[in-house]
Amino acid sequence: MIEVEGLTKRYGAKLAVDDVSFQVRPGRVTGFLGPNGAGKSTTMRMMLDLDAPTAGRVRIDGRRYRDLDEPLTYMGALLDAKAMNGGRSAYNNLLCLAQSNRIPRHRVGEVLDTVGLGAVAGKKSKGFSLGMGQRLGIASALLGDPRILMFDEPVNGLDPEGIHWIRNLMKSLAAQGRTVFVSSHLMSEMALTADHLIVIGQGRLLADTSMADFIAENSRSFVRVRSPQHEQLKDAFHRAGLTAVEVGDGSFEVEGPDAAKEIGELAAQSGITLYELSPQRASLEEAFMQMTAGAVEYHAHNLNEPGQTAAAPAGPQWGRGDGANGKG
Ligand SMILES: Nc1ncnc2c1ncn2[C@@H]1O[C@H](COP(=O)(O)OP(=O)(O)OP(=O)(O)O)[C@@H](O)[C@H]1O
Repeated sequence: MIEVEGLTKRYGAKLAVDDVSFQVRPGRVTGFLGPNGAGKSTTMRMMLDLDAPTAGRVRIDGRRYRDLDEPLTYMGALLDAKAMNGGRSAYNNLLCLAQSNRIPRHRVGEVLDTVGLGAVAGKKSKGFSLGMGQRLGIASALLGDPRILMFDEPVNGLDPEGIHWIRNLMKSLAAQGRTVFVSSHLMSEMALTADHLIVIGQGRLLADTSMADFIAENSRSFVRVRSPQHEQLKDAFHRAGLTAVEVGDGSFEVEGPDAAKEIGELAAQSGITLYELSPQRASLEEAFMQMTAGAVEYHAHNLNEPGQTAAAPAGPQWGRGDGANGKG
């Protein structure tokens, strides 16, 4: 387990990490999210004792990182895949690490095979592609067979097969009871990999929650309804007092915990054919954008749609108390 308490890092006037506390528990993949400049790398560097905190502390299974005898056997990390010595072979890079951490030599070949670099073990790592470099960094994290693993942007540069591989690797490490802490900007990937999320923005902790709760609490869920009898359905919604948003593509969006059931019964009673009745679960990306909207430091502007937000429903609303828009 990793315990972070009141962790703070100041660079001059910049408060990069601001009194952050959380725990990373074993047996699950914990995702670490935040917009650019939120303080993720700084936090991870302090967890590995590569940066000294201005205040606060980090404990690795109850101990400070610097007090761990052979740290690589407790906690393996991928922070910067380019940190390897490019003039050395992949094998020799890992062998040096193994020798300085009293890790048996046979682990070098094992982890190179695990990450799929066995065939290029003797090649100098400076000739490696971005994805191969990532794999070598991941091999170094696995070298000491640690109980705790930390990966900063591990899928950077990996092709779809590589992304699939790292996803399964992280899940299987967590299933073995290890602690897995991973940052990524790829929301779709994080949604498939992480069970739990730590979210920071402008150095502050914004969320420490399960993936499912994070999405449910930070997004809108609704049911999409499509019918060839569009106008009759609109009337039926109005009569039943259901608020339905008409979307540009000819479908309706209806919110409410029992919306699918209510609409299914309403359509059956009214003799209306439905082509679609599909509950929509918001994506992690939508939930993340919603939560961190106020904590994004570096905004880009959409050239085509100034002022328009993706979340805003298109079209008018129909429903109880909305007679101006209702039919009849
Ligand atoms: N050595 C440093 N000196 C001064 N400022 C720094 C230093 N390292 C980080 N910062 C600042 O601290 C803040 C947090 O940076 P950090 O790299 O931790 O963010 P991040 O969440 O990892 O961002 P990204 O997602 O872009 O990698 C940023 O404003 C950054 O400019």
